[in-house]
Amino acid sequence: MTKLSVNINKLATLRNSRGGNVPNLIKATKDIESFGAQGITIHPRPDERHIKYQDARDLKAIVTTEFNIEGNPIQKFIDLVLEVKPTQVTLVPDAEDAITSNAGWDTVKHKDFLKDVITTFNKEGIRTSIFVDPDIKMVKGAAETGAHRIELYTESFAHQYAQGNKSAIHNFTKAALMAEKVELGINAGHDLSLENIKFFKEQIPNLLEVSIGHALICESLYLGLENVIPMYLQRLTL
Ligand SMILES: CC(=O)[C@@H](O)[C@H](O)COP(=O)(O)O
Ligand SMILES: NCC(=O)COP(=O)(O)O
Repeated sequence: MTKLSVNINKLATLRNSRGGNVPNLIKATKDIESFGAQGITIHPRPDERHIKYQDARDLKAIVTTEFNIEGNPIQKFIDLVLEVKPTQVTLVPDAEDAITSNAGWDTVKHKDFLKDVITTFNKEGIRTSIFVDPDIKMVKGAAETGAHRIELYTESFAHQYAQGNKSAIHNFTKAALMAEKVELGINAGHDLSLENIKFFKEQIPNLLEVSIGHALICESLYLGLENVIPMYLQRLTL
């Protein structure tokens, strides 16, 4: 079964644009779960331009599905995750000035650092995942850090698929097979959408979770969250 974790960063971006509490993230999260989402993802960034650190604390009290916190493990982020104790933490190597995530970890170069951080979270019983490009070397490196899962960075697949190039999936399939071999669970995310999710799911064995935000919220402007979430669930059920 592949779980759908809804990334609510975009709702926080909308809220912050007026400085008040509309839309209300707590209500929206409860609604998203009631529409069928099996997880909630947030990606607090150091400038708190969308999800604020306090949102993570407030959400922990009400999320009843899987709570996934993504981010670059700077000390402030590590402290937040240890305080909130989500179901899962996903380590993402974002530069501070990046508009959005734009690369996976070099798990070979940063192996010692990742191992330290992963050990800290594993000791607290928090499931750990490392954001990686679909590269066999990076998947093997992730396994050596002691992480439970990888999250495949799907931007290249989504971009190529939109151009009609389905062969972009091949590196992902190879990476997923390697992950299975080294006993890593497989998550995926970035630019997944109603258009591309079915094909991705069909081609990736043992996909445990997808985290989807940008496209899902944009699609919901036309179709409504209560319709879009079941549409994803249907595409994720083969
Ligand atoms: C790791 C990843 O791909 C997502 O978390 C994505 O980066 C969302 O972050 P933004 O909402 O800041 O674009
Ligand atoms: N980990 C990916 C994620 O949470 C959502 O990415 P996107 O759908 O906003 O591109």
